[in-house]
Amino acid sequence: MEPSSNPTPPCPTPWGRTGRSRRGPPIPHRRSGPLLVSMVTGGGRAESREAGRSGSRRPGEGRRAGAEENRAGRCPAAMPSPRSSPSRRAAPIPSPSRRAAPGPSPSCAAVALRSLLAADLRFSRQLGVCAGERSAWGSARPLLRLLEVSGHGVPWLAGTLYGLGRSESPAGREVLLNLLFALVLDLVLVAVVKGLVRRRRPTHNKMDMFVTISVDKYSFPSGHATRAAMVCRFVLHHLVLAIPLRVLVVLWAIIVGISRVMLGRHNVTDVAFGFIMGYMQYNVVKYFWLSPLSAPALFAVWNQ
Ligand SMILES: CC(C)=CCC/C(C)=C/CC/C(C)=C/COP(=O)(O)O
Repeated sequence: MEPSSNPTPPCPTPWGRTGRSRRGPPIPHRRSGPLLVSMVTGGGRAESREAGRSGSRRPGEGRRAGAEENRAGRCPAAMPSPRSSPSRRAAPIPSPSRRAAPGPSPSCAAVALRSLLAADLRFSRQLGVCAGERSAWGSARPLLRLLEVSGHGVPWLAGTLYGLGRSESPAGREVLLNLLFALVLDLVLVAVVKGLVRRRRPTHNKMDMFVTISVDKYSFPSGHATRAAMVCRFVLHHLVLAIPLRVLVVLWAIIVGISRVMLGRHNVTDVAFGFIMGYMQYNVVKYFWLSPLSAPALFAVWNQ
């Protein structure tokens, strides 16, 4: 059977370079991570296209976006890349039995996810009205940056530790100790997911955030959204507050989430997933609730 009868789908596909090269046999696409991760990070591809269309790239972004596009899935015939370098193309064609299998054709789920990500990028860019001082609502940026600090890990950790040091009631200490556990758990889980997914922050984001750690160059999920949702649930469960204050706590969490997109820090899906993740993290905290019964040693230390 001749190679021309190979049923490889025409490129590009959602997985990238699975199509035919100009000269050689179909080049199989080797994905470097799980399908979900690969598809979610595909956002970078749509993002770079988006940036190109809007014509508002900053210096150096063109190269970055181009490299992303190249990596993510342009047709090898249309865009030279290390895989389609002359030396690779000139390699002897192996016997039919050793020829690579054709790449997978795009599933409905992949196509739907890609469309969702493209819409997400477009919508998030439109909502990023405070992404810079000269943006449409640039004058509101300092206010939103204040909100950013209100949902940041450092003030929450510092405040909880301070409260623990000052608290004189065993019940108060128990709640604060669990809040500390919740905040640390949140930092760890968000760092793990960010490190796995590695979705870049929107290209219109200005990286001028208050204290970051290395994984904070990635945007999925929003750490502010996870923290806001988790702390909101925590506070509503463990503090006795009047209704207006309870409403205020919920509003704060929602506004912190929305402000992430307005500041250009995140896409909408980063924040939406962050809210869901933070909401569920509270279930973990509840499940592993630390008490003098479940963690006597810990409480012995704090009750001294
Ligand atoms: C003790 C210790 C390791 C503290 C780290 C606190 C810290 C730097 C947290 C990072 C908070 C942050 C910048 C999260 C990113 O939020 P996004 O909403 O931009 O994802």
